[in-house]
Amino acid sequence: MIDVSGLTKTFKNGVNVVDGVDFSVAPGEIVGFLGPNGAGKTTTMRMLTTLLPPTSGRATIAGHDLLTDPRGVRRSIGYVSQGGGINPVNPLGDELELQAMLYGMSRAEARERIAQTLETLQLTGMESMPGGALSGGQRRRFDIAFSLLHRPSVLFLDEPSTGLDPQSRAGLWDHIRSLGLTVFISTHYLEEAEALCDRLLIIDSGRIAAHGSPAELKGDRTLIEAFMEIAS
Ligand SMILES: Nc1ncnc2c1ncn2[C@@H]1O[C@H](COP(=O)(O)OP(=O)(O)OP(=O)(O)O)[C@@H](O)[C@H]1O
Repeated sequence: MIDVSGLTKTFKNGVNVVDGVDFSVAPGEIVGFLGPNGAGKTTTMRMLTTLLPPTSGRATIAGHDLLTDPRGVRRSIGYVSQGGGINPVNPLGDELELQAMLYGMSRAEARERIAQTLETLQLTGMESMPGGALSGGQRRRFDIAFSLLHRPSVLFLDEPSTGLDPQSRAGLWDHIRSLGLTVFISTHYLEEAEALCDRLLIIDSGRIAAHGSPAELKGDRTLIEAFMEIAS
């Protein structure tokens, strides 16, 4: 579903922030993207979601080539950025409807799709609230709702659970798993990544330092010990 080869980003200062990254994500897999601050996670996500042009390398996402078919990529993916993007003032229902109609849906289609999406994420009944009135956990679920309106097959989530309390984090992960989509998710919460991801990729200084199932990466250590050794 995601195939990445030699993906590189060099900013003007000449540093390869992402340095020849190769990996694949199979359909339906939930892959956790781990790494220390500044390792290159967000830069990689921004390239794979067409927001930042790579310096070199290739990727296909849901069969669409990142370089030659960015519109196809955008149609196939949902993306929740690190800070999210919910308008704090307007009613959430209005904002969802606007976004769905920007995807080309009629008002009736938009309302039906919004109702289904909110139901999936257990947000039904909150449409009249402004974004600013939501709790952190509700806001992150609404961020995901916005990213699902066009029924993407791949979801990119950049640190979606940061700042949430443990219960809200657990609830958010349950929702993410229940979607049944291919998910590429960055996080600093290693216990959650271990419990909920099928596979993990660890990036360090722009390079994939290790990859495998949580059990493969751990060996006979804890995941935190393994992470500290791998990403030194
Ligand atoms: N536009 C830019 N110009 C120059 N350097 C940049 C730019 N954007 C990011 N960087 C640098 O690239 C490196 C990787 O940043 P990135 O945000 O991808 O890391 P990250 O792994 O997502 O970190 P975090 O876990 O803190 O979110 C950092 O050193 C950052 O300062």
